[in-house]
Amino acid sequence: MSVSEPLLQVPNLPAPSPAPAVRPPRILVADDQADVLEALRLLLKRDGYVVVTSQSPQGALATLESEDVDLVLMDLNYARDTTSGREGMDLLGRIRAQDAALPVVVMTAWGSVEGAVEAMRGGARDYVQKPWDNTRLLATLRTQLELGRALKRSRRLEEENQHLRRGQGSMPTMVSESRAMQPIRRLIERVAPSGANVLVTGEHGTGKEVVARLLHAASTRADRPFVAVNSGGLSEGVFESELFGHVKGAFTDAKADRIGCFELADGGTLFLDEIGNMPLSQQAKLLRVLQTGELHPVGSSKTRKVDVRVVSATNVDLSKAVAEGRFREDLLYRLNTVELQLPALRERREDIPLLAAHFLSEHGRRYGRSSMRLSPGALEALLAYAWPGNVRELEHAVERALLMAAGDEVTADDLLLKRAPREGASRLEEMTLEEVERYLIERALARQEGNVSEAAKGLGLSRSALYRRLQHYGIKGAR
Ligand SMILES: Nc1ncnc2c1ncn2[C@@H]1O[C@H](COP(=O)(O)OP(=O)(O)OP(=O)(O)O)[C@@H](O)[C@H]1O
Repeated sequence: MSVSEPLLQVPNLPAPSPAPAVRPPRILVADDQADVLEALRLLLKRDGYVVVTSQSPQGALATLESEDVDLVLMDLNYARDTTSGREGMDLLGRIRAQDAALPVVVMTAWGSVEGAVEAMRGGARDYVQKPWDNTRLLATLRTQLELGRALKRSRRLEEENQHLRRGQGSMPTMVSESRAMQPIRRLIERVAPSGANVLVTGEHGTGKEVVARLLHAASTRADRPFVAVNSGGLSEGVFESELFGHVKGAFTDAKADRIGCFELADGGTLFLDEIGNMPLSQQAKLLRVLQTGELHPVGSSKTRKVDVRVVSATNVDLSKAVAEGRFREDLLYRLNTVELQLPALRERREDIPLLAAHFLSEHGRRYGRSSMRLSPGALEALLAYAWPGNVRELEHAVERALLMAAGDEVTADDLLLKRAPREGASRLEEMTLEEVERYLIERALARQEGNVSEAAKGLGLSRSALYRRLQHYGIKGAR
């Protein structure tokens, strides 16, 4: 039996859009002397930087609150008219507290080495002495900007890695030979390159995330991140921080800046799973970002622009949810530019043998059991079963059977489906007490992947009592 062709053919993809223009670095220069500010502004501007200036520590902090700055160049002997002489160090401390990754270069008075040393201890990356040497100053700033960029990049990569661990990159396999899946295949091929927002609906385990990954992999965004988030399962407190990020200190546990899923997916695709379970308050916040393409990390007043394609998924009937006031209609229209409805597995039984063969070969390779086959009886059992958990349940059943099978053939017994009737509850009445007991034991074992201790716990039996029953019923595959 062959596994269906895994790759989605998308001919003539449009050429990828050109890389965005590089933004010139922005430097905040803070000094209380207007002539110094002007001289530095001209020097830095000539070298290609965007310069913002501030004559007071408060002004410098306010600028950092509202603008994205790549480096701060600040006078350490800041307020020569005030008594403490500590304003420069205080400002340095507050900048570091706001953003520890932001490079700060201090300017000290000529010969004031102690001041420079103290500033370096306080977190400054480098110092220059006044009056400065233009060439040295520019070289120092270039170095620190590069280091700052590298630091930011590595922090971003770390966060991306956390989100992308779940198999990014390769084209996912979608077995879909059945007649019911043909319109879905065609629609995916047509809309993938368009970048349109897509809503994927269908029961649990029907492959909604597989479709989302395919849409991404076949789009011009494929070399940018695919970020998946369970958007229906986030508590009120976590939602904004997860999606939009937060800045250090935004709340008690915010020990460092965090990049949200929207920014992580910038240029790529954001997969919002379980969208139908999102509370109305969160829907309003999501809608705002989708309408404007702009967001604020929690605790920051700075606006950030994002370019994200949203693919969302749900097993909830959203039109009904709209009618009942549980889902915003305007949000639905943002999400469902195209809607893809995945049929349940029981509505595409032709795919069952192909899917089973696919999972047998996938998991067989993983467990070093590549030579496994399905017996005709096993295939029959697979085809007769109702699959309430759809493809995911089929995958688990095949994986489990692969581990339980004694020889090179997976039998119907190994699948533990025999006693799982199509309509479990209604058939119970027709069973004998022994049949019910056997059925419950098989289900408990299946749930615990054959682990007798765990299954016994679930059934309220001792391990030995369960073993006795396993023997009595001739149930195999327990461990
Ligand atoms: N057509 C398919 N071909 C191959 N594998 C599939 C297919 N459909 C689903 N799968 C596999 O089945 C499992 C469940 O799929 P997926 O997570 O995409 O379902 P889902 O509809 O998003 O589920 P849920 O609603 O519970 O989030 C995954 O391991 C996936 O790889």
